[in-house]
Amino acid sequence: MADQWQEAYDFAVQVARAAGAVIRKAGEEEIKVQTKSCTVDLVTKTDERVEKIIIGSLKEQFGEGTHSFIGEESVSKGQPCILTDKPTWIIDPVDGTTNFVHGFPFVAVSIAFAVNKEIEFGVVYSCMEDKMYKARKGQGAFCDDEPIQVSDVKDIHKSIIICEHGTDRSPETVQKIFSTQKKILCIPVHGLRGSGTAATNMCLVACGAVEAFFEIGIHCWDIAAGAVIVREAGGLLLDVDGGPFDVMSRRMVSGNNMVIVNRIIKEIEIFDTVRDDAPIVKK
Ligand SMILES: O=P([O-])([O-])O[C@@H]1[C@@H](O)[C@H](O)[C@@H](O)[C@H](O)[C@@H]1O
Ligand SMILES: [Mg+2]
Repeated sequence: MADQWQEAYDFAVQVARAAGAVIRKAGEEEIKVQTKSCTVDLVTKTDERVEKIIIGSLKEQFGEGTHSFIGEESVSKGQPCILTDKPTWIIDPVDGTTNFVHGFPFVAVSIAFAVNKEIEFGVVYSCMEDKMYKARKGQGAFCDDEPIQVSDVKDIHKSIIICEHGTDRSPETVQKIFSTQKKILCIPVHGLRGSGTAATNMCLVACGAVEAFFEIGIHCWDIAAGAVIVREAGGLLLDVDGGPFDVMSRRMVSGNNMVIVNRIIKEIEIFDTVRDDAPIVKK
């Protein structure tokens, strides 16, 4: 049977690379910053413009109405965030917006494609580094067309773990984040790191640069592409409570093997988040 998603996979790589070029160019000009859910949840005209370019290119290529779209900036403007069985693009046009605003050189375009709620392929273009990560279910994971695979480290004491602080600055949440980080650091591990973009963090797991990345508070568009890249690089994903990974749950642990992932899960202090697909409560 003809491979029906190869063309979409190849096209997604082209679109991600073109979107990255727009981001790099915009980064050379003055960036007007706005905020979304709170004062540290930043958004720029570039986020919105790049999402329009990506979705417009995909609609032009595959036709209006045939596919569904979940885009970070469309959802923040009220579009539904429901993953159905329909072929669905899950898009973060600028992952690492705060980095982009500050000129901190880790900014990624993240494009995932799901069918029947299964992520078929994912593309993460780290545009300041000019690194193209991609993976298709059953076909391996790549960085700039070179195969990548997770680290073979099994000893937590010889690991680097990525954790992020997110945008929730409530004292009780920050306390849980820091308490978790303190427990992990004092295992001890070799180090804690964070690039500021979940998509890039997952690619760092996939290429073996770190052993695990976990976060509570991310969104489906941050992690959908990285999830298939980690899995195809030989890694795994779980919920932060050890249950099955759920791309809409706003929490996950990604890692190189079950030993490391389970050790990290033991230390995570969980705090509540609202699912991406939760019904929108009218204010
Ligand atoms: O908002 P954005 O730059 O697309 O996505 C970012 C995530 O990739 C990161 O993991 C998280 O810690 C940040 O708070 C932010 O949500
Ligand atoms: Mg993001």
